[in-house]
Amino acid sequence: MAPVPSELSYVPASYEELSPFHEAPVLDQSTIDKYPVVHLDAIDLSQYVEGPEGLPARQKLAAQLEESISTSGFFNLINTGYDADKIERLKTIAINLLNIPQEEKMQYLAGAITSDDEDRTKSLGGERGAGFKPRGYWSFAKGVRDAIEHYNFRNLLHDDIFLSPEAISKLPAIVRPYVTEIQAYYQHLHYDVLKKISALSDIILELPEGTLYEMFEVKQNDLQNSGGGFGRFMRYHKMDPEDEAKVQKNWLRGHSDSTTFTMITSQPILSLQIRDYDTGEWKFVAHRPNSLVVNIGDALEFLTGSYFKSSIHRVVAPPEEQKDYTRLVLIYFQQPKAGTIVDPETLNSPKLNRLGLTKPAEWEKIDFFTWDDSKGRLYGQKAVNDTDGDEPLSVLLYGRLHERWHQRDKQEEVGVIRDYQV
Ligand SMILES: O=C(O)CCC(=O)C(=O)O
Ligand SMILES: [Fe+2]
Repeated sequence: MAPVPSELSYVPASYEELSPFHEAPVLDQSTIDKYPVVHLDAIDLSQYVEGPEGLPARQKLAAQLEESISTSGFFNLINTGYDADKIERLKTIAINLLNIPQEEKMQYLAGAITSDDEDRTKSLGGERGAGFKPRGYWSFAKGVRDAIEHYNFRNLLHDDIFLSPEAISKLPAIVRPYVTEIQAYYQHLHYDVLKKISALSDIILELPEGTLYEMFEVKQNDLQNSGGGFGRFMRYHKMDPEDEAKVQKNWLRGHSDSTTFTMITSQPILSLQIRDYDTGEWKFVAHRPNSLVVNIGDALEFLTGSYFKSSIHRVVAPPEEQKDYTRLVLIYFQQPKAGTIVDPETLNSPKLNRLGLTKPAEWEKIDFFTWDDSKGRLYGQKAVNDTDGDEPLSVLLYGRLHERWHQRDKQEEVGVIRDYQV
């Protein structure tokens, strides 16, 4: 018999009774200076002005954004119009959700089973499904498994679905009182922040403002024909020291996101690294309080003929000073409509055409769903991860490298598995 859902465990009666989340202290500058660190450019959304009279202000922001989006594909967003206090509340809710007893978590799994060997025709899997991805779901190199837990929320933009009694009954009890609060944050990121960043991207691409955002439009109750994505509360546990040494301190293996824009709460633990798109050098992302770290994913790289960069990034063990604190991030992975064809012909941007960034002949015409689904099946798989270094085996999917460890013009030099069957 299926276990009775989570009323089994203690649920605090009010927010005040939740255990607070303790964020790590910010490192001294002298400590930070010991590491290779990149200070991301900050796009200040308070400078974004709507309407025809705001165009010069938007053009200025777009010029600033173009610099980072076309080089590292990473930037910070500040003054996003969401209260810092509300985000702090969400972190407390998140850590309490991620601290419920293990047996209760097992009733709310994102995937069908607890390892990444599962049959993805039956489930979206732990990366993308709604619910918990337990520790050890992913298989990294040398038999080592991950020590990360996350909880994904899907359908956040569809009130009748997300807030339906049925959907709420499928959430762990501890989080049920806070669903509208969680939803409000992600809806702000979608309907406000994403809309602005999309319009700035249109300006960069010399397209009418609103073009890119069409692929993120939401048709209520129609998941198939809506843009959106999923929210994630992600918490990193310390790894077993022997395991950590075997995987060169990689807590989350280097990857690029399959999606369009990813928005992550910046947090003080020095551990997120970006691999320089051109040189391959790894650098830590500096913390900027009250900001979002935003990165470009593969779908947007494909849509822009690789003008916007989907850089490889990873999370490594923190410095000694921060090792006893919990790393917690709130993430929004933004996805276009499932049927969006992910190549530059979709946008037909005058700028990209002028730069010669048209669809490479070897790219098969595929839609977002196909890309996201095929790549999602590969992430934690032993078949690609069991290598000596931190780099997985490169697989060619629909004429595209499944991860951008190597730039397109270097494909021939590296061992790429062609015709991989996912
Ligand atoms: O934890 C982070 O800062 C990044 C997580 C990440 O890259 C991912 O979940 O795709
Ligand atoms: Fe990522």
